[in-house]
Amino acid sequence: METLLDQKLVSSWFDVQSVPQTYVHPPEKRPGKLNVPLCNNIPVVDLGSHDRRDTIHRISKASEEFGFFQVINHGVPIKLVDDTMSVFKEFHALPQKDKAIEGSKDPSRSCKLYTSSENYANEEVHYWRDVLTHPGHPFEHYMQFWPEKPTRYREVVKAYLEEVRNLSYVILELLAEGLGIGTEFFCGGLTESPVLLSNHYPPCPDPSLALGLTKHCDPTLITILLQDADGLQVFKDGNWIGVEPVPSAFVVNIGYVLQMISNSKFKGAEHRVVTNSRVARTTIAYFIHPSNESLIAPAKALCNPPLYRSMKFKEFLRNFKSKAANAEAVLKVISLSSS
Ligand SMILES: O=C(O)CCC(=O)C(=O)O
Ligand SMILES: [Fe+2]
Repeated sequence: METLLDQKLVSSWFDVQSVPQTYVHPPEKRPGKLNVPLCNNIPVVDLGSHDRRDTIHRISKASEEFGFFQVINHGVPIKLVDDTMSVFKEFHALPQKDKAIEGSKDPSRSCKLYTSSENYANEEVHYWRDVLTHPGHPFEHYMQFWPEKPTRYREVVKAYLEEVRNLSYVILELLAEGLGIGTEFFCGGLTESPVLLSNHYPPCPDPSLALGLTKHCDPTLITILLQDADGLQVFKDGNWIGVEPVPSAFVVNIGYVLQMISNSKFKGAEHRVVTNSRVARTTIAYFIHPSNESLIAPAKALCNPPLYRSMKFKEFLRNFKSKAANAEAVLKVISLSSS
């Protein structure tokens, strides 16, 4: 008989003496040595600065060199940021049965709770994380399926999603200006279907063997992430570097979709998540996704020559999922040179 979700959740059984075999990654994929330096090279950009040209320069340079940057003075009220993190921590700390009920209200399963990856049944090794996900827009359609425990979930998460959506337009406008493609570029279907994902990584008895999430690049334009502890690492010039938690900052990373639109001027950065044995880690990711029917292609002004095929977002996503996030395989499908 299939094990029930509430028993599979890592948060149901993480307090074990050793990592179960099904969570031990092969040596070449394990984190191994854990003293990866926390990197303060990843730029922290002050969005409150009045020097817009300088802000655009910093964000563009970070997107070219790292595919990652952090933003402070971003305009999302700090109390709301803290409340939202508390709400998700409370959610992940609910009794397992409650979580399973709260995370399964949507018959179409676009709002859902799962563990490891969406491919749990077929993956070779599991990941040390539980995930709650649901669309971030439009509220009228999806809010009825969001959790009602903790009781303030809907109120707080709705306010958070509204603020982060506004922030996403501020950041995308700066990125568009940096690319020279006009500030309205990202206003339509390209940003129509954002998704929220709250990852929860309980403490792990041996973080050198397990992974919260394997090396991947996001299937997004950009991802805006709130993290409460370290664990996120970026692959840069053949080495892993840790993204330092900066209080109340958002971590922003470039995904494949913006890599395609920018014709490789901006790079989708590969990253992974390691666990730790001391504390649980909770993150809230806001994935900026185009609508399914949106055409994604290099912006005309940047095509000299185009490096990527044009395709509907749903076609891209299907390919991304079927390649299990393997970067080489994904790039082969989206690149023009290999078609
Ligand atoms: O939890 C994190 O730090 C990052 C999560 C992530 O990379 C993802 O959900 O794609
Ligand atoms: Fe990611």
